[in-house]
Amino acid sequence: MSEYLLEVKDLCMRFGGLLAVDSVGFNVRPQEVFAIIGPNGAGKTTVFNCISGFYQPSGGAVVLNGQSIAGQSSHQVANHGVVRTFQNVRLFKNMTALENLLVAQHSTGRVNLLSGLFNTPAYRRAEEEKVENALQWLDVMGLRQFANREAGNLAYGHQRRLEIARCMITKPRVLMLDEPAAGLNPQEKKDLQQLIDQLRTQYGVTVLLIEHDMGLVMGVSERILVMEYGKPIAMGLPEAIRNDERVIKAYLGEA
Ligand SMILES: Nc1ncnc2c1ncn2[C@@H]1O[C@H](COP(=O)(O)OP(=O)(O)OP(=O)(O)O)[C@@H](O)[C@H]1O
Repeated sequence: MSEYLLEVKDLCMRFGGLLAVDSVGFNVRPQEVFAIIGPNGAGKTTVFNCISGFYQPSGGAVVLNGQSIAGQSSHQVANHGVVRTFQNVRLFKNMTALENLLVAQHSTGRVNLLSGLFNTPAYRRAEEEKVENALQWLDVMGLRQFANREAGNLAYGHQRRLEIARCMITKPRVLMLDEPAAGLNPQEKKDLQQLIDQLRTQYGVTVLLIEHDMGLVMGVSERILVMEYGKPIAMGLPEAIRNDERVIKAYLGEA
């Protein structure tokens, strides 16, 4: 058995004449925080879309715990425990924070439709557990006081945390965060860094991160992959990436 939870091999994604992802490969260990960085348009989100089943890759393999998941639907991939957030928050804005977390658990129940129709004790217990679970996650995120507020009326930083809670409540193995610090203030970014650490250590989740905020990336990641024009140009520890000439050139452009 491989020491890696997630293996991405030779991944390619073509849009007409554009090779948006060109032979990208990396492996992620259990409970690792692995970041993908690179200039705008480098292909980072496309890699996420290929892993999470939103795109069918043009080539390559995505292997989770020894099992191929490339080409599966986003729903199937999520059922394997690979879940994601989006660059633009996607919540049910007219539902409350609590309701968003209840909806997220719809497929995790073991109680069937009939017991729901007859409102059996087992069904009621399962429903109570979902509410408990949701409230616990609101606590973890510091959002308990907003449980009954419509998600669309929460502050932006709170919406981002609620979106992470919505992923975590499904007990994922891999949590993919696409620019989670975008739009956050400095304090919220610090809190986010702590939260990512906590999710990894306390809940054992493996984190795949796309982020432009270098303070957060350097502070939270164990390893970093750098992409430019669809290709991987460097991979390594934060310290090595920070000093890598190709990376500096990719970000600053040639003089
Ligand atoms: N569905 C699509 N159809 C056509 N081209 C696409 C599609 N999705 C992405 N692209 C193109 O692929 C390239 C990589 O885009 P991608 O969004 O993956 O970059 P990124 O590194 O995530 O950028 P950013 O940091 O700005 O989010 C871009 O040139 C983009 O225009």
